[in-house]
Amino acid sequence: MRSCISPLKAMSIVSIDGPAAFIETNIIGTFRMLNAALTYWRELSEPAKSAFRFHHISTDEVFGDLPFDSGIFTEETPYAPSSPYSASKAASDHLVRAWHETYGLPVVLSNCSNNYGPFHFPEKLIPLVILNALDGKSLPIYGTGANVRDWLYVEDHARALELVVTKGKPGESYNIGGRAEQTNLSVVETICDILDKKRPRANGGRYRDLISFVSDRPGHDRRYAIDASKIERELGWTPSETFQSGLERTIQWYLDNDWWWQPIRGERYAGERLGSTTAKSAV
Ligand SMILES: Cc1cn([C@H]2C[C@H](O)[C@@H](COP(=O)(O)OP(=O)(O)O[C@H]3O[C@H](C)C(=O)[C@H](O)[C@H]3O)O2)c(=O)[nH]c1=O
Repeated sequence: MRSCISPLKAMSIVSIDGPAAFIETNIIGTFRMLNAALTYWRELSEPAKSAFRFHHISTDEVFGDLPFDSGIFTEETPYAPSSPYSASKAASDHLVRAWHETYGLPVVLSNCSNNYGPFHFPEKLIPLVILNALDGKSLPIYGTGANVRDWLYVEDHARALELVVTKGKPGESYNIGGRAEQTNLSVVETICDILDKKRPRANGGRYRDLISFVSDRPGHDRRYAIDASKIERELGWTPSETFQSGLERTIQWYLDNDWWWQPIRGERYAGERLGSTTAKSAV
């Protein structure tokens, strides 16, 4: 049995408001986790030591901005983070590698693309659009909706994480993505079209009528795209959902589970815009 520590991405919001929180959580937090793991690992028996893994789960945002028409992130792509959030994630990746090189801690890293699926907090694009649509509210698209993200169904990600922690090589990192590049506009339109079939609007209109284009997010990276061939080749992982099938499952889950999201939308977060602060007012 392998013992492991797997700190998941601790903060979900790619906000430009309050970067201090990212520094505290992603950099100082990772430093503390690494120190605690090292102390624990040093006291293990030799067999338990070699079975131990510190699995650091990071993001494709550390690689920065891709042009619309070319390029893909591999494990060798140089880091070029654009936002305070992604810079703090990049710093945490570097710390984890340094604890491996300097102290011998057996670490593995993974960098994933945008996740989606059940229980996704409704500040993120896909659940926000599903729930706003069901409420008849506007569906906000930043800029022109041309930005591209590479979507990964959460259960496919979970299977990949298990493989990385059980079969990944210490010191190595693995890119995980669903081979599902979509413009944001296409994501929102596909959600609308699925909802038109599953839950037609009471007024006879189409959900696409609710789309509204709003001001862009500052420093909004144009495109992310993951080359997942290393994890496919070395660990035998492939995504089992296409974007269409994963989205159908996700939408059905939100339709069937209002007990989960109703209290969140009613009491904690009603869908207001986050992270639109200008860079000057952020710190
Ligand atoms: C909430 C919202 C988002 N968007 C755009 C912004 C992005 O281009 C895309 C996805 O945004 P979302 O906020 O869902 O996720 P990201 O900002 O890309 O960040 C997520 O994926 C990465 C990999 C992580 O590393 C983050 O931890 C994770 O939260 O839709 C809109 O156009 N309108 C909206 O109302």
